[in-house]
Amino acid sequence: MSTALTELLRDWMPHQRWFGGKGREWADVAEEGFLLSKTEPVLSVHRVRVTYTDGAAETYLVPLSWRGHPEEELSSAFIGAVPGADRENYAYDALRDRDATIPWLTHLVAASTVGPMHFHPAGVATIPEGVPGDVVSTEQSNTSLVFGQDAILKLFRRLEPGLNPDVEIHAALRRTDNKHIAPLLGHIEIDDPDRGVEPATAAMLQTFVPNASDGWRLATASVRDLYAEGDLHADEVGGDFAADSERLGAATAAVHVDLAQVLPSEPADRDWFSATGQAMAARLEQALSVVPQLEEHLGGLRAVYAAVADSPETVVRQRVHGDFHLGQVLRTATGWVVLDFEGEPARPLAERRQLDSPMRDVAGMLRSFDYAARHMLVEQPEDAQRAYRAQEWAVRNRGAFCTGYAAASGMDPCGDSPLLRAFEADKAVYECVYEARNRPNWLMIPLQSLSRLTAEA
Ligand SMILES: Nc1ncnc2c1ncn2[C@@H]1O[C@H](COP(=O)(O)OP(=O)(O)O)[C@@H](O)[C@H]1O
Ligand SMILES: O=P(O)(O)O[C@H]1O[C@H](CO)[C@@H](O[C@H]2O[C@H](CO)[C@@H](O)[C@H](O)[C@H]2O)[C@H](O)[C@H]1O
Repeated sequence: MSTALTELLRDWMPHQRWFGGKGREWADVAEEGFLLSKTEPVLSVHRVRVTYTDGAAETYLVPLSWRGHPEEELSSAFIGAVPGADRENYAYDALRDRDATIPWLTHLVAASTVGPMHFHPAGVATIPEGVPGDVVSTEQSNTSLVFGQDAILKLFRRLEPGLNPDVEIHAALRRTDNKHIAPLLGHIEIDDPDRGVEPATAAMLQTFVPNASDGWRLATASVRDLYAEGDLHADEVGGDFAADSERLGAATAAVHVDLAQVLPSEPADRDWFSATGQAMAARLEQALSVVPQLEEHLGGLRAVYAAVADSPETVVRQRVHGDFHLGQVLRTATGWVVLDFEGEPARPLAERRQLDSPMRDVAGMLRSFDYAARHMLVEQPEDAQRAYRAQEWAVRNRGAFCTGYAAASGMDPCGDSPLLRAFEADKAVYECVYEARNRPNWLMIPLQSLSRLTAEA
């Protein structure tokens, strides 16, 4: 293990968007690496284990490219220099070094095993070879590379033993003719150094959806149009989003229906309702230590969660998306495509693979409408007129989404349901933690929603 390298990673990783341990103090860091390509630029892949002062530990996947000389045009990807036997070695973020991105698909085409890494092509379509990949600018919890207009490779940054739900669900949906997903082209696994533990999923390759816009971009453009027209209502301005929201509701229902068919599903019993409310209450307690502002909502939130136990509806438990929001859907000329079935990145993998209510996804998208409507108020928190308009936009698109969902599934998800309200509140608590760690000036969005969600209870 190179101490110089771990010191570099200690400085660099906390500033990366994909790093989930922001705000936590590091007690220790250890790394283990192997070579994926030996020709310049050398490509190495590292499993970096970060232990925090509270005793918890996380393992991250960090690919590095190495150059014998500093490369001016790669300066934004430069991580640092590590002394070698007879010269300095210059380390770069390998996913931002185009020449170093080629081996990923070469190994997938060859179905190689390199050290602990296993490459599994899905065998259903041609994987492009010999082309470099460009990193997707809307980088979130993971890092994705687009290869031409054909394929997109997502590197899962936080490694956990077991098949990632993104791969599992995309593979299962291939058995349907669902039109709302991008087909799986392959995946990559990495063995765990501990014997007897399942390999972790390191990456997923899927078909790239060209000429598409993500839902967040489209929805926020619509909100901007509304703000620009002080006197007109959401249904009167040019960029009304309601028809898209309705189609998105229908696409969401179609995905849920197919998931229930190809993966396990069962009716939820009363114990599930109680356990779900209790799990939400437990998550709230944990969130308090990160977001002390949640204190003022404690009473209201506990009441919302307690009401889940007596929620009257019938619920089917099945596999769901788990982290559904406008940034996870792409609109093409023909309809919506749903991405990223990984679940909430902060939850343990076993939890993300559990059967759940599809209402969790509905709540996620409703929260996202709220975000889209209000994100510009972050800059103008006192603008009462815009706040009113934001609420109007959110209500309109929420209604349209539920209309589309009901038409496609036969079940209106948005009646007055204690379960739905609790899912929305639980998501807002998750968002508070996410924002406190990643975008503190956005924290006001979920906090203000909590005032509304608990007041309505
Ligand atoms: N199959 C695809 N086709 C086109 N763009 C995609 C595809 N998959 C992902 N993207 C783009 O990459 C972004 C990040 O992908 P996502 O799977 O949501 O990763 P993360 O887990 O980091 O959130 C998406 O918001 C979208 O813009
Ligand atoms: O990286 P992921 O796509 O897995 O999602 C994480 O990041 C999202 C932010 O980019 C975060 O979503 C939150 O912000 C969105 C607007 O940027 C908003 O539409 C969502 O409703 C809100 O939850 C997501 O929670 C987080 O897991």
